Amino acid sequence: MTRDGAEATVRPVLDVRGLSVVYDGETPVRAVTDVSFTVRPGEILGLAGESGCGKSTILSAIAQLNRPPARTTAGSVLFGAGEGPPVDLLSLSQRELSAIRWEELAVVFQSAMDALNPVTRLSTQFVDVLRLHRGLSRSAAKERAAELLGVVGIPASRLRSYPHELSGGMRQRATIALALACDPSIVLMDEPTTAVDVVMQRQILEQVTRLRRELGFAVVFVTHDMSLLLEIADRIAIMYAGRIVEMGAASEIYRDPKHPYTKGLRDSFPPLSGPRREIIGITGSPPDPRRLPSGCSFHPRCPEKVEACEKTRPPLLGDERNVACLLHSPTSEEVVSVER
Ligand SMILES: Nc1ncnc2c1ncn2[C@@H]1O[C@H](COP(=O)(O)OP(=O)(O)OP(=O)(O)O)[C@@H](O)[C@H]1O
Repeated sequence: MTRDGAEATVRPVLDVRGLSVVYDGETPVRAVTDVSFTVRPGEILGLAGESGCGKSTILSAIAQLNRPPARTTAGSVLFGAGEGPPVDLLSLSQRELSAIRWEELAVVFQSAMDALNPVTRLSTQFVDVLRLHRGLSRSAAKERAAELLGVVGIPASRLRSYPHELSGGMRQRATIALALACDPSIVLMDEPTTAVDVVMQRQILEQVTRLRRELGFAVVFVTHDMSLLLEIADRIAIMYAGRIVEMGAASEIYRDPKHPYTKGLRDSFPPLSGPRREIIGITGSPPDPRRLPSGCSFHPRCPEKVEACEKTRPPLLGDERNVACLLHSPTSEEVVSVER
């Protein structure tokens, strides 16, 4: 197949380029800086990193759900699920976006209660979405709602329940079912399993991966828990202080992490399965995004730093596997010339 042909068949459903977001204030918070990644149809991309590294801010910026003081200062978010040319989500009005949000791009928040209306029965919430966005009749919408709940293992009798009458795990699964109601091309998931216990977490993740296989949607999955991502993600992007520092196939990132931060993060979590490993972790804490260190932001905590790390910020280099670390750049002179 020609290069063009190959590219045509794997056109990304999401192509984030140079995205930067600040939280305005006396000293602006540079929450996300120059972040680029693509998500292919049906792929699960995991975003991992410690608390505060900018994972949630990226998802809100993609879905245009961030509100002041958050401000997207640069970049584009090309969304290309349909036949026509991709659209830049950042250039759309809120009205244009709200149609896309349900029908093409769905969001599952950290807390299920944010997405479900606490004073409305599940059936009403599903029926409203299906009637508005899919044009179904009331009875067809009810039937589809029962099917959708069945898909995530919730009996149809629960349609009559209010959200607070469900367990945490059931609420979270109902939220996922609601997100899938309009058969979106991509689902943005922000720590969808933090509020549930480990057994339920595993069940929910199994359902997400199974549904992805059956329905073919792509997922951007945000979590600080790298061992969890290794179980479900095809590719992983590791974030530190608002930037992606390493990105590649999940299995490669786990087997052979290149960036010292990725190594530390991997060794901070026990594997969900497989042999037990000593948990080593990373000393210190992430920097204040109002006052980022010079050079590589990770250098004050890096066990492998060299002198140049304090002065030169390494760009994210590579093709299938990307790393932003001087130790993995050709030479520091070349790094400087790439940055210009
Ligand atoms: N409304 C806000 N005003 C000012 N700064 C904010 C605001 N919301 C988030 N931030 C800052 O932006 C940075 C990125 O936050 P974000 O929530 O995106 O990180 P995260 O990686 O998703 O963290 P967590 O895992 O804790 O959710 C953090 O330093 C955070 O303190």
